[in-house]
Amino acid sequence: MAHAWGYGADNGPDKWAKSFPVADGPRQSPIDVVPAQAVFDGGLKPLRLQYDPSTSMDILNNGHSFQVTFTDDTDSSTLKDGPISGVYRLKQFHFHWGASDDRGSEHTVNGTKYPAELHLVHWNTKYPSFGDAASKPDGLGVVGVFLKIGAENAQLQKVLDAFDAIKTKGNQTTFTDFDPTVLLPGCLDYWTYDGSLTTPPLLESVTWIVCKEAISVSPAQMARFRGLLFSGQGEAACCMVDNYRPPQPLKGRTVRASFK
Ligand SMILES: NS(=O)(=O)c1c2ccccc2cc2ccccc12
Ligand SMILES: [Zn+2]
Repeated sequence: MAHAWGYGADNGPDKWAKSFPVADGPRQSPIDVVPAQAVFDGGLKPLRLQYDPSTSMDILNNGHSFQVTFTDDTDSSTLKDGPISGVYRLKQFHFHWGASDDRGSEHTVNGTKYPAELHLVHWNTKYPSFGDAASKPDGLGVVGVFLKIGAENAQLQKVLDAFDAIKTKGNQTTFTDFDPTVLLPGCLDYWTYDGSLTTPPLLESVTWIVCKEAISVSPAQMARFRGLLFSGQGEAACCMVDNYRPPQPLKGRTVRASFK
């Protein structure tokens, strides 16, 4: 697979190990979180997420998901405390979702899948750049938030309203003055473990921070996610759905909880 990885039968998660052997590594993500087996750690600090809306730049369909990208040349939008030390800068956020409401999240809880999952990607400023950090065991911090079916999420709608401009792979448009704090749940209790990117190159450089509380999304909003395309303009339309990697073996890792 010459880096043409995807989520289809021929290039999906069970094929990735051929081009990316780390797919079978010791700290792969996502995982199934089993709350009863998580270890409460009173030393874990509350998450400190401080985002400046003026750092949001654009929204892009990258052919695997869509992402909102932030300027990361200063410490304006950061993740501090929680399970990490130092300052991590926000780089982008993106989502994973399913073709139907019974699946779509990457992490699961007691085997339960959510219809979608938000990932806020941050990089450790002890390293000179995102690209450098991505290859270090403590280089990245990703905050995961589950989406559950319920009331319309007015804050999420601001993101969905940009979809007409990014329907196909490679399309991008400006997306300014957006504060991702509005996408966070009210309670920031979390589970944390050492893991990886959930897409190739599957680098084992992510401290995962998975929020216990989900945010809401309406069925109509989920339909908007499913209106995006994996395919580019002029190509046979392929709906962007089921862009999630299933849970991977824990391989002896401990999942810690910030709450009892
Ligand atoms: N699903 S993911 O958060 O692992 C992820 C990234 C994680 C860390 C750094 C960069 C990432 C880029 C991604 C691009 C598309 C989908 C997931 C991505
Ligand atoms: Zn992700």
